[in-house]
Amino acid sequence: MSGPPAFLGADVVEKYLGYSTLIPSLEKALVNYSRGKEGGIVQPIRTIVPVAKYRGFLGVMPAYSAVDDALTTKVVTFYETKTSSDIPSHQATVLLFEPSNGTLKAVIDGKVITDKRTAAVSAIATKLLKPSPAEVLCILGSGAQAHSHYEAFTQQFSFKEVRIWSRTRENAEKLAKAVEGNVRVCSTAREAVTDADVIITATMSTEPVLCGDWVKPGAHINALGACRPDWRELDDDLMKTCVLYVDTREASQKESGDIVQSGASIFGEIGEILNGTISAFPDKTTVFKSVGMAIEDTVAAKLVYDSWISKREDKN
Ligand SMILES: NC(=O)C1=CN([C@@H]2O[C@H](COP(=O)(O)OP(=O)(O)OC[C@H]3O[C@@H](n4cnc5c(N)ncnc54)[C@H](O)[C@@H]3O)[C@@H](O)[C@H]2O)C=CC1
Ligand SMILES: O=C(O)C1=NCCCC1
Repeated sequence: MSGPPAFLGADVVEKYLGYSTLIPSLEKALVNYSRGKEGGIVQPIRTIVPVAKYRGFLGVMPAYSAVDDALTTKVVTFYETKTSSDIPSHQATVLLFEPSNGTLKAVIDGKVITDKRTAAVSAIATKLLKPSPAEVLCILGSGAQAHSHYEAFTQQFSFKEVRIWSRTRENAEKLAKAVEGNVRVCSTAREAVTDADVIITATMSTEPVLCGDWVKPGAHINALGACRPDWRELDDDLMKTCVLYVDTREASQKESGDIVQSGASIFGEIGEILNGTISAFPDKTTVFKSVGMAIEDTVAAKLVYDSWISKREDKN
């Protein structure tokens, strides 16, 4: 008989999930995903249950990777309006199973996993698509994803200037203070974006916050919000003039309001650049539109669990 599942909280995930191991593992998973059946990844489009009364959603995100021999499902909730500043808009739990017999091995905090793996995937896209030189980073939004993206991007790249804009200036100032970095808080999104080389849109907006005519030609944009078909972050002009990359063609065509409503054509998946089947165009204006993939949670959860187990065994 196996014992009860382990419970790994946010502190354990923080301790064991670093970008230096997460990024290469996610690169492999993106390649395998974009290889289709041959890549050994099973990842159905997530199920989303609207909780309309409270403007919330519950998502169920299962995935299996044969190469990693890892089986998980994430259950994530996200709410448009926060009821309290203590409760994050996004909360998640990842269940990690033993693939050979279906036993539940661990219940793992999924909030930190979601924040870090999303930022790590944006960093992977940015490495491939950013212009050279890339000196100015701009972040629109000041929530959890803005924070994790700041951390990942300042670790992975050396920008000369970082700008943050948020709808509520006070929140942008709070983020700037929390990260203790050299950050310029901007009063408007347009001011923040002007002449930026890399732009991150990390908002819960349902209307465009970024317009094509503000963007420097050749800039790279990571757009990670607007994961509902009726939500937007980018305007039609930007969507239709950029070279558009996605994490998953299948889900983004269904879930991304920026894609569904603009009718923009997808050039390809990030995993296809990594596996050499399509080109990266760092000299052109590029958008990486992510909606988030269950397999990213699988890979991250396995990394956390394996490190936690091996440290525990060292102690015994
Ligand atoms: N692509 C992916 O893999 C993932 C995407 N997301 C998405 O990323 C976005 C950010 O998520 P979190 O940082 O966790 O949320 P959060 O609630 O911590 O932060 C949201 C930010 O958006 C801003 N905001 C809200 N409404 C706005 C509006 N109308 N205009 C401008 N700014 C507005 C808030 O002021 C805040 O700065 C969300 O849309 C979320 O669903 C989240 C997880 C994974
Ligand atoms: O990938 C995820 O996890 C999420 N993506 C979009 C919004 C909710 C969480």
